[in-house]
Amino acid sequence: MSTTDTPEPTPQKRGRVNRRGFLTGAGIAGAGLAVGGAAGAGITYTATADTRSDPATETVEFYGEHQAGITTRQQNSLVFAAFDLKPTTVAQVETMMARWAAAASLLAQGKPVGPVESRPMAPPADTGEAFDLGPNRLTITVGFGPSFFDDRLGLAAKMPEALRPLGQLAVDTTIDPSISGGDICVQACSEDPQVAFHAVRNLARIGRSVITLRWLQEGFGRASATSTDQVTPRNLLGFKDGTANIKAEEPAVAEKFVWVGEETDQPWMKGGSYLVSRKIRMHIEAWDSDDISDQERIFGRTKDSGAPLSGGGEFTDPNFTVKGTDGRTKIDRFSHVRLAHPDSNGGAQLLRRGYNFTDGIDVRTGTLSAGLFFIAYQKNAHEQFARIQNNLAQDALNEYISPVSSSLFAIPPGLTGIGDWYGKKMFGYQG
Ligand SMILES: C=CC1=C(C)c2cc3[nH]c(cc4nc(cc5[nH]c(cc1n2)c(C)c5CCC(=O)O)C(CCC(=O)O)=C4C)c(C)c3C=C
Ligand SMILES: [Fe+2]
Repeated sequence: MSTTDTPEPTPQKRGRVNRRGFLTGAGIAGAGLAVGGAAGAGITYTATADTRSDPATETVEFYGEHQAGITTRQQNSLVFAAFDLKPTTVAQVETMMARWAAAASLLAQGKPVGPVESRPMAPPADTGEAFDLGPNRLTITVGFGPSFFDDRLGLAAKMPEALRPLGQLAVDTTIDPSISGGDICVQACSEDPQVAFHAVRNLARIGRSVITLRWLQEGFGRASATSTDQVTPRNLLGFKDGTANIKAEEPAVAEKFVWVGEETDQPWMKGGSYLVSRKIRMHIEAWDSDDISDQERIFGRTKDSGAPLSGGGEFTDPNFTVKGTDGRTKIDRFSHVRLAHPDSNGGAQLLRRGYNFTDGIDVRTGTLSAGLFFIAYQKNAHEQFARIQNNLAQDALNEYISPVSSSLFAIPPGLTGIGDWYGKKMFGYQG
């Protein structure tokens, strides 16, 4: 039977997806079975990156303790989508999550979610634009926003305390609610932008009876490093970004700062994380007319090597007490690096995974509309992101940036294998 011949799955019991409902989840769930043999624990790559000539054939393991796309060696392209629920039932959301899990396991291997050519009189199961492109290290990371747990689905008791909204932070005077928040998020990262786009488009298509797109953001180049074997990239202000980031090769640090542990009030979140996204516009024309010494003062690092102004190389720890001949600290007290540093924030750290973006120009002013789509993962966004962000209220960089969107999502743990799906434990099933 062609996978497209199978009707839309209908859970047999209200509020539950039974096994048959899952297995008959159209082409997607059935096709997911075909890749089961490739499932394994942990996130591994088929090749090491810097020696490769063609990343198109590389895959990132889909199943594991944690979802891929967090400590995964950061890819070059991002498509991030937030969705709102249509009027729907828990059973329909569960079915969509099961179909997404099966589809995502195929996409991560560079496979379509169903036939591209099937019955002539029916739309194809897969939209086709990634057909010849290869997996390109695609990762798909799915999460739930605070609004998912309001009274519509009756899941309020499942909302983690750490997912309460961040509220208005010190610098949040320019946030646009229409490009913030959402019930569900999908982060698709890939070495090829079309592969990431294809993933989000096809997940949206699979879920079209249950969800509607709220906002979508593309990122065209990584603005962080999540592995010690990656060159630190540059943000659109021209500075190396990601030098002092948490790296995949530091699992103990990730355990302490990224992965939700026993402390959670919601056991279904164990092994998960909390994602904060912030779309931050840069006032690029003003920055480009600032002199280099002021730019370096603002960050507390040099522009070429990324070394702290207190001395050493890129990876030397900054020293905030060392003084110059003028008697002032070499790293300005209002510099970004000093205010964001763990020493200024009770030891708090983040795993940053941001991307450079452009939306073209701001037609009102004729200036570039571009900046950083900041993404951070952490154990608790109130104790980590919000604490650091509030400390950055005095940041010298604020003259050149404006946050325009802000979101918080709970990212459940990784999928254990075929038959597991996003939030399965949260919905009340055994994993
Ligand atoms: C609240 C968290 C942060 C926001 C928002 C943020 C915005 C932002 N950052 C840069 C550029 C750089 N950031 C750097 C370091 C850095 N930034 C944060 C947090 C936020 N940044 C942290 C925790 C750190 C690490 C501090 C440390 O431990 O030393 C750097 C320096 C290089 C590096 O370590 O990555 C740059 C450059 C921009 C342009 C920006 C908003 C547009
Ligand atoms: Fe920063």
